[in-house]
Amino acid sequence: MTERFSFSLHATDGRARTGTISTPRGEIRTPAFMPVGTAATVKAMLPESVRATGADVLLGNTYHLMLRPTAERIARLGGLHAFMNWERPILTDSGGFQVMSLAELRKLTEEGVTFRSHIDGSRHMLTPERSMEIQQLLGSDIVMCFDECPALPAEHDRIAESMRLSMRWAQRSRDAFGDRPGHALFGIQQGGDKEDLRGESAEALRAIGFDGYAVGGLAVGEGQEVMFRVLDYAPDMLPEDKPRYLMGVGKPDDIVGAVKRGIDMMDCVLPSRSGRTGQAFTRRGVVNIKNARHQEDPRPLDEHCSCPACRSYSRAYLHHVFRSQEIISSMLLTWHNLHYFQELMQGMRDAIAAGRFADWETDFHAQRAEGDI
Ligand SMILES: CNc1nc2c(CC[C@H]3O[C@@H](OC)[C@@H]4OC(C)(C)O[C@@H]43)c3nc(N)[nH]c(=O)c3cc2[nH]1
Repeated sequence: MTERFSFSLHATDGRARTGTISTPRGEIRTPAFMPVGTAATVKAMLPESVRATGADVLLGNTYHLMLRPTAERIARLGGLHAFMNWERPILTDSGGFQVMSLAELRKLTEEGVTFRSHIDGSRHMLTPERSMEIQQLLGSDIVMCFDECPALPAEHDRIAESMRLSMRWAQRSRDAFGDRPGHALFGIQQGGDKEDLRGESAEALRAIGFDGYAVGGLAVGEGQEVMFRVLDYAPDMLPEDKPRYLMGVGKPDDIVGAVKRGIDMMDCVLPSRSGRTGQAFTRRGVVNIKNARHQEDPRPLDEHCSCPACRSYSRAYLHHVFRSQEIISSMLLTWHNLHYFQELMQGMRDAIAAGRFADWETDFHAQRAEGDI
């Protein structure tokens, strides 16, 4: 078991790469999909079930956990790994994005963000320093810089102003993080869909120096075409020997397009959240299980899938328990979706290692029917 944090690339195929991130708590196979465990749980899943889907790392969050149960309480109870019974790597987001999307009465200054909790209205402040302190109290293995993520579309000057604030906050995050062997600090590139600003942000982050680099500021409503246009140049602006993490992405075809453009890590609430709304992702596309046509269908969601839902339950049963709002509905559909997302990543890791990513991508798109299946 390594005491350090390191990244090694095993193979590339075009811009796609496959490698391993080594951490004291275990290895992360890249390209990696990271299930989201916002409030110290991947909703409707036991940690051992999350592991069984193939996940090497999961996400926690500064914003949610600082409000409830507070980072200090989690630290008193031994840290987030012990608290949630997940002993493998945890990456925590820095909270800035959630403050801007969830909190009320936010006030943004050079110092940081003051806001009222969306839970009980209590007043809080997040700064780069406080975000680093919270993530250290949680004990996360991969810490994200405190940043500001502007919504798109936005004017060049607005994006420039926001990005430059985030770069000053990146320096403060780096200074506050200090030297913590075995723990990583990732910088977050901003700059929206402006190539010059993305370049300025990448240079600022390189000068500070990080263990990994996120492409932030995307998946904020710009749409896949704009996102891919940015990914056609943005990842290559970041150090080639460090992991590249695209935040908040995405649907299966977003993920494939991002890996094709050099992304190593992704996170998204989609597989877990949509599992709770009755959407199942399969090789052939999306199954909306609440649709009446499934009510007597004896087949599994996907006859080629080896997850518990597909091994032992029919679409008819999944339709019934979803319609009846039974808890097992969320359990089975979440498990299936996370399993499918991890199979997608394993398929791409194997394809890149074998130098056949292009063929794998062609087959991926060929299998997908348009619309519901
Ligand atoms: C969905 N699109 C999207 N999400 C983004 C995030 C947040 C990613 C985190 O928010 C949740 O997804 C909404 C996930 O659950 C937790 C655990 C909260 O962590 C994940 C971002 N975070 C930071 N710090 N900076 C960014 O520029 C940024 C951009 C994003 N675009």
